[in-house]
Amino acid sequence: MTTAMVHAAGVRKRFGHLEVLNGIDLDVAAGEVVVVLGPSGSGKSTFLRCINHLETIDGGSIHVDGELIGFRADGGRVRHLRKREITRQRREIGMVFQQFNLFPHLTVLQNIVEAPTGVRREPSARAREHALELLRRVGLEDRAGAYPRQLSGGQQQRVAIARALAMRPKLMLFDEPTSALDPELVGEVLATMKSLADDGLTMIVVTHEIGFAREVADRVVFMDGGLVVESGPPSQVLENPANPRTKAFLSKVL
Ligand SMILES: Nc1ncnc2c1ncn2[C@@H]1O[C@H](COP(=O)(O)OP(=O)(O)OP(=O)(O)O)[C@@H](O)[C@H]1O
Repeated sequence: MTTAMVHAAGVRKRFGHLEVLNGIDLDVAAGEVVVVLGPSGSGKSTFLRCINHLETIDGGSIHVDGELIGFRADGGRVRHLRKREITRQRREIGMVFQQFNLFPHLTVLQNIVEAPTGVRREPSARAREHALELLRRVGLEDRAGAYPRQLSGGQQQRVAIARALAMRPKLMLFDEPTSALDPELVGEVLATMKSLADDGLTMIVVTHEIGFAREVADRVVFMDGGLVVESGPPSQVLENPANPRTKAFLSKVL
């Protein structure tokens, strides 16, 4: 039996009295690209943040590559992991946000090597070599010495992707990675993400870019009210949705 890269079962999350995730079940296979669609407030970002342990879940469980995120079994009881353990788990999951989150005082290359050398204690020559390879992969090898302010938004987001990849993650989470970009810069970031998908990276992408979902996703998941209400191949979910809520959402965005 192959282990799913992500196995989410009955995931619940609330903020105060607001129930945001109401029992999310989702499996993502290794190498699979899953695009998550859904109306604003349906819990898409919160779910990604729970996978990466930026939020602690209130119920259910999330396994990444067979490992329970945030908790451990201890004599029949489930206990929270210590901070050091959580940091270790989080290193294996790359996340790219809407905002680029680059250090403005560091060059592109320094931004990329900062985490592997600082957090993972990777030798600097090796981290540098890997960073240059990643810059080639995102098409920015000639901008290694530039500062973030000297780059366009699209270029900065491609650096943010390279920075996440520098930790050699098993899984990449993208939370609306193109929403903050001018429309003419969206395509270059989506093309970079497509090339990562073609390389076999496991990706969960929250986006409103239906074209990306259609062309690149192996599966489209539709969330509403903190639940997965529909999941299937893009051709089925986008062209012939079974659930009326998916249908209503798509009729507004397509
Ligand atoms: N830290 C928080 N504290 C309180 N409420 C929160 C917090 N984070 C999210 N929420 C609320 O949880 C709900 C779901 O938010 P979330 O960002 O996960 O939705 P989303 O589907 O990603 O929406 P969007 O497409 O607008 O980004 C919203 O009502 C939001 O206001």
